[in-house]
Amino acid sequence: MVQEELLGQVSISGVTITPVAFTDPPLLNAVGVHEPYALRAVVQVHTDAGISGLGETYGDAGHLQRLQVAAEAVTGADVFNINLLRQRVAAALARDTVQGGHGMSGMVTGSSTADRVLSPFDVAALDIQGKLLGRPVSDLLGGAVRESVPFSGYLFYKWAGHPGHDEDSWGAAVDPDGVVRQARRMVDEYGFSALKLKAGVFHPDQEIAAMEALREEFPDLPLRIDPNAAWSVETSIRVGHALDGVLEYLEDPTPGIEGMAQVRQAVSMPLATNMCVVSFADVPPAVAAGAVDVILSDHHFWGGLRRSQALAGITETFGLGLSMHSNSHLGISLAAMVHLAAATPNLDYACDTHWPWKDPDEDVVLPGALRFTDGAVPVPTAPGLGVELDQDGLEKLHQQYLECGLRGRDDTGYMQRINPEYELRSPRW
Ligand SMILES: O=C([O-])C(=O)C[C@H](O)[C@@H](O)C(=O)[O-]
Ligand SMILES: [Mg+2]
Repeated sequence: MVQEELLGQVSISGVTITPVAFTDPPLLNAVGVHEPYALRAVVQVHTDAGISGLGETYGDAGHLQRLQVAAEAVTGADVFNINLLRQRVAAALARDTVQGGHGMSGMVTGSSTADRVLSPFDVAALDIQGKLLGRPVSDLLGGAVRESVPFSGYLFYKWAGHPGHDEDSWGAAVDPDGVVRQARRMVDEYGFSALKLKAGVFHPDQEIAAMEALREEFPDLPLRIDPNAAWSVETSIRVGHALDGVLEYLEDPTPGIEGMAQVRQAVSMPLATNMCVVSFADVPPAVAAGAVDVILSDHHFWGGLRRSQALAGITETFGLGLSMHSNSHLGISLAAMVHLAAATPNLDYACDTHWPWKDPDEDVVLPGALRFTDGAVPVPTAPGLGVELDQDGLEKLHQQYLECGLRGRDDTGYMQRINPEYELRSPRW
């Protein structure tokens, strides 16, 4: 039954922002290696109706400062007026001078600051609206068109353990055999029906061999490779030809819209991106150049769930495919991704998730609401996001944040502390 508070405005009475750190394996990528902890921020939005909502976002110091500015700006606003929340966040950040804080270790820096900061407030507002109405967030987004959301198995080259630490349970994956071993475990444990390899780490020939080995081991699974713009146009075309018929899509082989457009003309498979199209302003030039076939949405930098639905409308209009990007995240984000994907009819591909890389004992939500079955997560049907804050888990991960000493994501700096010769280069090959 609709609660009495809905008869009038439900005002935001305050916001609690809690930075947290959770353990992360040494996952290799085009800019370095993941540090022993991934940082996130948990945003709790409180209302005068006594109902609170949850959002999750990046935990870098600069981003935390901006979240605090936004928290003050949205206090007093009606939690049903997300347009007003956005106006207030954008106005409060108009003279933003904070440095960094993008949460992506240099891989995605061009996204809109206002949209990145708005995102957890949008998610928390929808969580509150759903709790007040007794309906899941997917209903507020237009209704679920699928009962569960398929995800892809996200494979990484990795070391056996962080230097100076014990080997983790996944062990090393630094060659094609290691990648296939990792993929086999992921598919057996989670049932994923698509696989993506994070590439741009080793020479492209080694990465082509890894994809061919995956194709041999999993003849029927759609495969993707994502070197995060580590290849020149020429190398991208060479890899595209070598993997003709093997890939479902080729993700961000080379930097920039122009480079992607050149690759696009020369290869047969679709090109996907979460690097050259990361905000609404990037869409017109990318469409005009014919640079990409698939955009990976990500509600963390596209401005939350409602704005991500606007992106879905745009991709539908221009006949582009839509997929979903992920980096390291906890349960609040997984719930938000699942509701969004469930209510987005034209989400054409299994979504990315870093979930298997997270220690199952570390989270800020109580266990039980989210589970993988046959590579997919059933859409929670409880009101709001359908996940509940685990106060003990939050406190433990906040303590870990205080003690770990990390205040921003820096895959390159960590790699350089381990290997002083390491240089950041894009393209590298
Ligand atoms: O698809 C992507 O580009 C990513 O997932 C970016 C991420 O930051 C990933 O590369 C990572 O966490 O190392
Ligand atoms: Mg990518």
